[in-house]
Amino acid sequence: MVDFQNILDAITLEANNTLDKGKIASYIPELACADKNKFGIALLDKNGTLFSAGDTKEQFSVQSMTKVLTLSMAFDLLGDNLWELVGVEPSGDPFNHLSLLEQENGKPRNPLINAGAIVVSDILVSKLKNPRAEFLKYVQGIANDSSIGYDVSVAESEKRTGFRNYAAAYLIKSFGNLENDVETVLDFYFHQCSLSMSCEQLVNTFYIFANRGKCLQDNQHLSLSQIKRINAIMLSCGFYDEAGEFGFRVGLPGKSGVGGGIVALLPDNFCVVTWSPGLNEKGNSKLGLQALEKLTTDSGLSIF
Ligand SMILES: NC(=O)CC[C@H](N)C(=O)O
Repeated sequence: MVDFQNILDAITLEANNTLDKGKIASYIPELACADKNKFGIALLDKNGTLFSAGDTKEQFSVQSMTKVLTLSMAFDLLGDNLWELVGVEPSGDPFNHLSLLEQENGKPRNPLINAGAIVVSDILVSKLKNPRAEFLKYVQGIANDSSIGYDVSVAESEKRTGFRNYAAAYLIKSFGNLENDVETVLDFYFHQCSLSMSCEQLVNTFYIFANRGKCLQDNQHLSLSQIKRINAIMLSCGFYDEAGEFGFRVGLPGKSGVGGGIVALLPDNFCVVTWSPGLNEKGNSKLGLQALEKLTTDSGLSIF
C-alpha cells in the first residue's frame, strides 16, 4: 500500500524549501495579489479517503481548470456533434495563441485552449437559459458543495484586460463558429474562469474523472465513454505547449490554470490537486509540476 500522506508531506516540505517559486500571472490584474508562498496538495484515493498537506482549504482562482467542467457539460448536452465545432488535437501553442485559429478557419484545435473553451462557452450560452447560474449549479452538484461561487472581481478584472480573448472570439465569429454575440459569450467565459475553489473542493469535483463518472455521492455524472474521451483530451492538451513535458515527467492526464492550480488523476486510483501561484514560462504552476512529478515517481503510480 502506498503511504500517500507521507509522500504529500515530503512534497510540501520540498515545495516550501524551493526558492524559485515561479512568477505570478499579472495579465489579469486581480490575480497578481496572490501569495507566492502558498502551497497545497490534496489527494482523494479510490475509496474516497482524503489526504492533504499545506494550504488545501484556501480558495484560489480556478481559471482554465474549469475548461474541463464546461467541456463536460457541453459534451453531455451535444454529444459527439461537439467535435464538429472544436477539435481534439494538441495545439503545441500557448493557451492564448491565435495563429492556428486563422489557419484552420475558426475551428479551435481543442477545448482546453482559450479559443476552444470560448466555443464551448458559446454552446452553453445557446443551450442554457441562465448559463452562469446553471453552470455553477452543475459544479456544486458534482462537488456536493453549495458554497462554491464565482469571484466577480476576478471576472470583472479579466473583462477589462482580456484583449486576446476578445480577439479570439471575434476571429471565431468571423468564421461563423460562434452563434451568440462576443460580449455575452465572454461574460460567461470570464465568470466560469473566476470560480473560486480550494484544493479540497477541486479534488472532490474532479474525482468523477478518476471514478468512472461517479461523484463521491455515487451519482453518475458522465458515462464511461465520455470520461475516456475527456481524460484523453486532458492528457494530450491539458498543458498547452507543455503537454508533452507534463506527460513525460508526471504521466497522468490533467489540467492547469493560471491561478496556479493543477489537477491530475489516475483512473480507478486517485485524483490529486496542487496549488502554488507561481507559474513557469509556459503558464503552468512551477511547484505544482515539481510536486506531481515527485508524487508519481515516489508512489510508482502513473498511467504508464
Ligand atoms: N491558462 C489559463 O488559466 C487562462 C485562463 C484565463 N482566464 C484566460 O483566458 O486567459
